[in-house]
Amino acid sequence: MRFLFLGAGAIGTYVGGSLASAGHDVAFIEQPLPAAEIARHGLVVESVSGRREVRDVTLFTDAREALDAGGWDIAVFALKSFDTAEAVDQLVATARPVPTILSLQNGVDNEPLIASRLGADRVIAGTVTTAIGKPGVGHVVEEKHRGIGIAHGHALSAQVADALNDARLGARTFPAAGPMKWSKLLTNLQGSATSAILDLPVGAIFSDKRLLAVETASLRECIAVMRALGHDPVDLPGTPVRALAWAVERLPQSVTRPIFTRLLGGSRGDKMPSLHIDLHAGRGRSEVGHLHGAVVRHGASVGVPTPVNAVLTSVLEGLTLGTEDIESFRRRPEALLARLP
Ligand SMILES: NC(=O)C1=CN([C@@H]2O[C@H](COP(=O)(O)OP(=O)(O)OC[C@H]3O[C@@H](n4cnc5c(N)ncnc54)[C@H](OP(=O)(O)O)[C@@H]3O)[C@@H](O)[C@H]2O)C=CC1
Ligand SMILES: CC(C)(CO)C(=O)C(=O)O
Repeated sequence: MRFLFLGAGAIGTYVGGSLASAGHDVAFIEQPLPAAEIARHGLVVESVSGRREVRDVTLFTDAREALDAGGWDIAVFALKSFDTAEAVDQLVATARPVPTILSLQNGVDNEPLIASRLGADRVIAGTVTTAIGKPGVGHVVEEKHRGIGIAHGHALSAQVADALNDARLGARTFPAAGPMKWSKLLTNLQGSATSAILDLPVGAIFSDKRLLAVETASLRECIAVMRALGHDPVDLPGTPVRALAWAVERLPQSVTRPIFTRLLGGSRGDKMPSLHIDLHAGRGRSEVGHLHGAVVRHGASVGVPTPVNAVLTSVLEGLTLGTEDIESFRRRPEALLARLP
């Protein structure tokens, strides 16, 4: 198959590099500097399949040039959710036919946004549960191998999953996008905003009773919202989401604390949550509004209160924009607890 990736970051390099080394035709649209570096040095993918150097990829820095090259079966959104709207605008502005889009992004609102601009039959929902670290431009390390979910409902869904499996990426298909994407969202919330706000590793969050209570409340809000929307949790590749939801909803924290500390503390391998990486790299942008913030927005639409996710979203957005002071929260759980209901 011919894949055009938007973004050669962690996910783009990992999935695109793996597909290229399995013999698929892969190109990327990226910013000029990383594109030039990748064109010079190629991609390096370190995974359970070993270390692969991949040179046989094409780099574009402009959407029109990429679409003029033509013949793409799939365009893959491998960018942060805060870049989705602009990326769709760039594709539409070329006035060229846009291929079907596969979103591998976290968050639950990317596919609806893409569908609203291009049509529901132009988008495939995907989700990556493997954790990928990016030590350098075009260089990725698989921190925890799990797999990729692809939703049925598009004529190309099965073919895309087969291609990902050719590349040993552990793809599985799912009957519906909603439960798959919301189940991934639930796993993304774990220790994510709290770790970023407090500059603490996830293990330290789960071993602190007070912070475990915050995590439990945040996850319970998400489960209540997804159930109100009609999405029951489903297990994802390498990720027992139903057991997680059951434990969060039913078990007392004295029981969940040792389990969560052991299992969730290391669920991203050595990788810190993306919300932590983006805040502390000073990126000035955060996906929190698309993760915890999505729980709040969808909660409002179905009448489910989400006060904990609302505070986590607003504090982390404030830290990202510089309207909150990072030092006043760094390793100070009591500062965050004082803001929470
Ligand atoms: N890393 C991981 O382990 C996992 C990540 N995800 C999700 O996958 C998505 C991508 O994450 P990740 O790969 O880590 O992010 P990265 O920041 O590593 O990569 C995104 C890349 O896309 C580039 N980009 C931004 N806008 C455009 C555009 N319009 N056209 C082409 N390229 C563009 C960015 O450039 P610039 O930096 O210059 O903006 C950046 O290089 C996110 O939604 C994330 O939550 C899901 C599962 C696991
Ligand atoms: C690593 C993983 C799969 C865990 O939620 C992830 O989605 C991320 O860090 O963005």
